[in-house]
Amino acid sequence: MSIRLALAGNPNCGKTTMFNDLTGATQYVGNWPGVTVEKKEGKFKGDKEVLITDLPGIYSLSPYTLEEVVARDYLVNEKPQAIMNLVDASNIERNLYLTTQLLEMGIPVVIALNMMDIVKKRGDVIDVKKLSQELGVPVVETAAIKGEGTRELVETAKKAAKAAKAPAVHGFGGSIENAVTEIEKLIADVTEPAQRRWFAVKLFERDSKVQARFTLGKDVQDKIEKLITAVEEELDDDAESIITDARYQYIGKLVKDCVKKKKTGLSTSDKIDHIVTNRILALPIFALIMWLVYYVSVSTAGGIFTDWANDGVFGDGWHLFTIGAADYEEATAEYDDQITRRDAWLEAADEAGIDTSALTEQLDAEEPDETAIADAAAAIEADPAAASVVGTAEFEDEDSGEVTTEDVDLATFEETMTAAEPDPADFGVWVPGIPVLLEKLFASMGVNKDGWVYSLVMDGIVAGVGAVLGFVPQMLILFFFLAILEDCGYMARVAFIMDRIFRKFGLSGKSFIPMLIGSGCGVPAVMASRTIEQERDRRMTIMTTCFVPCGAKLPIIAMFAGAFFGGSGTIAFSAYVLGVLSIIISGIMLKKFKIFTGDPAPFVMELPSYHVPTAGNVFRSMWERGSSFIKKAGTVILLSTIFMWFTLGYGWEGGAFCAVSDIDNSIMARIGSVIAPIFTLPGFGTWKSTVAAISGLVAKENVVATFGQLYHFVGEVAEDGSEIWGELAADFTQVGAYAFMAFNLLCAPCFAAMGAIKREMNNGKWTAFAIGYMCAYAYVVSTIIYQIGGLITGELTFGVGTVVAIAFIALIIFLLFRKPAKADSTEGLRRMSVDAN
Ligand SMILES: Nc1nc2c(ncn2[C@@H]2O[C@H](COP(=O)(O)OP(=O)(O)OP(=O)(O)O)[C@@H](O)[C@H]2O)c(=O)[nH]1
Ligand SMILES: [Mg+2]
Repeated sequence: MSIRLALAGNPNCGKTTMFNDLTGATQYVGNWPGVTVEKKEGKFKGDKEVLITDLPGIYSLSPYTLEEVVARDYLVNEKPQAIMNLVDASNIERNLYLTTQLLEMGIPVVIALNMMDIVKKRGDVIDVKKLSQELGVPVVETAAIKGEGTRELVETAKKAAKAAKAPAVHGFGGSIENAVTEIEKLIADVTEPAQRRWFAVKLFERDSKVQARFTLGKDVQDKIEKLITAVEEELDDDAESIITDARYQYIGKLVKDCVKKKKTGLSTSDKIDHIVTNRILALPIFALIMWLVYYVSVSTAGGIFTDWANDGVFGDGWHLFTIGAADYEEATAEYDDQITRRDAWLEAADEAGIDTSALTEQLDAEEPDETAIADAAAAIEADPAAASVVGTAEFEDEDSGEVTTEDVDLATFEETMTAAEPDPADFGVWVPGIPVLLEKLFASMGVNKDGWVYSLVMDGIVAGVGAVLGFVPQMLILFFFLAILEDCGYMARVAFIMDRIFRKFGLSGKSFIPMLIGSGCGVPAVMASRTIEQERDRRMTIMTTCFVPCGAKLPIIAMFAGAFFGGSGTIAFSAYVLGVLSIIISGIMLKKFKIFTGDPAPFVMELPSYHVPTAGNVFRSMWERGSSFIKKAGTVILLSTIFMWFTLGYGWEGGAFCAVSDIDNSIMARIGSVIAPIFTLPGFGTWKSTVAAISGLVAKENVVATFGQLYHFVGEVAEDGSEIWGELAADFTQVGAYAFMAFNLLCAPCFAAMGAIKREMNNGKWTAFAIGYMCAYAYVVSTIIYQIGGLITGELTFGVGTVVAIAFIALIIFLLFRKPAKADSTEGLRRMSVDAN
């Protein structure tokens, strides 16, 4: 017989850390409340018969948020055999509030005093024996992060489960206790003895979900109501607060008896918070940190790795551990100088009336003929006029920009003709790139270079999936930094800082948590909106969260930053700012509509204490996010690239369906051309960019993959990433590129995220509205960027587009500043009857 144990406790007390330790799972752990929003089940490593469920963190068993409902429904309906109640011992008073409720549920409880490492470090002392005696349940000291006491906890819980003895109920005393006992009697017929106490207390609190659970007769209902009102009148408070007070009084006494706190001044955590949550400095500090993160991940370290991945692994090849790279570079520079001298002399010779065309033609040829070159050169050298020709070669110093000139005579020219282009493979340890290896493999297998197999692999898969995988290093670095910021506790502060700003336009700082998760992936981000109590704020958060660039959008940003802005980290950072600004602007605009008006709920997120991020957590989080990206590359993106390869490579030419020689005749080109005109205003009305943007709906990485394929088809030789960037740069201007990037970042997210939106909205109309809003907003913003930006840079002249852009700006300003609609009474204030499924 298997034993089912549940992990319950306050948010951020370490339940998931414990769960991972016990089951070997790799569930997401973050240092802020509200990480887990759905229950997760796993088998205990030490005993496969023990099933452990990780529940979302909750402060109480009231029915106001989705997590509370998820956790509570599980405990009431599925009745685990024992509850392992994790208590953050460093914050024991508040954590015990939930404990007092759990003890009433009629399920055996074992308390785990977690975070004991922090308590000990602080010098506080908790009398565990006494606590256990007063509460009437076993208490185990643990430090989940170090795996201390966790096994003992399970063993104790197993014993408690086998004994199946409900904890002794602690009385509220006085008239409250009398009323609750009376209610217990009234519902004796419809409840099991074990759960009776809990239901009675909930009915006393007028919990609507519990009320709805029973079909009590009118007279019973009246009797209960009478009991409640009597107590309310006596104590001059509402029933719910009466119970809360009673619980805290009990806890106050308990803590006085069992906990000895060491008196200390400001803790380090408080001192840091003084600075990072400072009214004036908080935002600049946050902006600086995020800029640094993007700068390092996209420009410097990330850039180096991405160049390596794009040009090396998915290009010609690379020098292992950069051995020989410097020598190769030197040799290449020398070779380039020789070419400059050669061309300078040839130019002078041409001016002197010597026919150099035969040679230059050969030198520029796609596949130059060695002997033809030698013959042509010999012919030129034999010309009597050649001896007196002197060319002038110009060299620019890369660092100083200083230009030096050098005379080139016939002898030097002859020398340049013998110079051979250095082969990187001759220097150090050369590792050929994947395309080169595949080419060799195909050659050895005798695969036809013009056949479809070769084309599918090289033009389709390598060009598409390779273009995406090239960005993995950058993403891993970004995820690494984000994981550190999350785990140390800083991100929870940012939610607090953001609350001050968000409140001004009607959202609470709670909406920041989904945004934060959204920087990794939109799917969990949309799900994280569950921590928001108010339905309208929750909907608004779902609608705007995907504006934050998720990991999959990073390659798009990195590609455009690389191709158009010299790999600028500032551009990458600006994409992040654009996302946050869009949330703020949308917040203000939407709040003016009747369905969204009203004040946000007060922000009551507790700030976790800072701690040094654990390597395990950081790397797990980095790997979890990164690997899902790699998995996607191997599945969805692979399939899409194959689809794209087919629709780009085949079409109608000369009246027949065949493999096309001109990509403009492909199936995709035809489809794209039909849709493309829509995107003329935002400046990317070509079928290629249209197709790329649409392919992003499947997965955002596809935008890059599709560009990889589109431009790969154009060239004849295998091209590396940066050559694609060159081609790309020829097709867009900087302004156009930025507008296109903005559109892709802001428009409807990928299918997976759209699915999450549909699940969380649980309503077709709202889903359509959310996705429609994102697309419309993206279109408006990219049009403004392109039209107005183009006007400023002089690319565009004043025309219809400008007028439309100005109209768009006027519309946004109107929506931002118009008078808000009046709120509908209290409708939507609290999500009392949410359905957790
Ligand atoms: N010092 C210390 N930190 C811990 C301990 N257990 C967990 N943590 C840290 O506390 C933070 C929260 O851990 P989680 O496991 O995500 O907490 P949770 O209870 O699942 O949180 P929610 O899912 O939000 O309810 C993480 O940063 C952990 O590394 C512990 O015993 N000692
Ligand atoms: Mg958790």
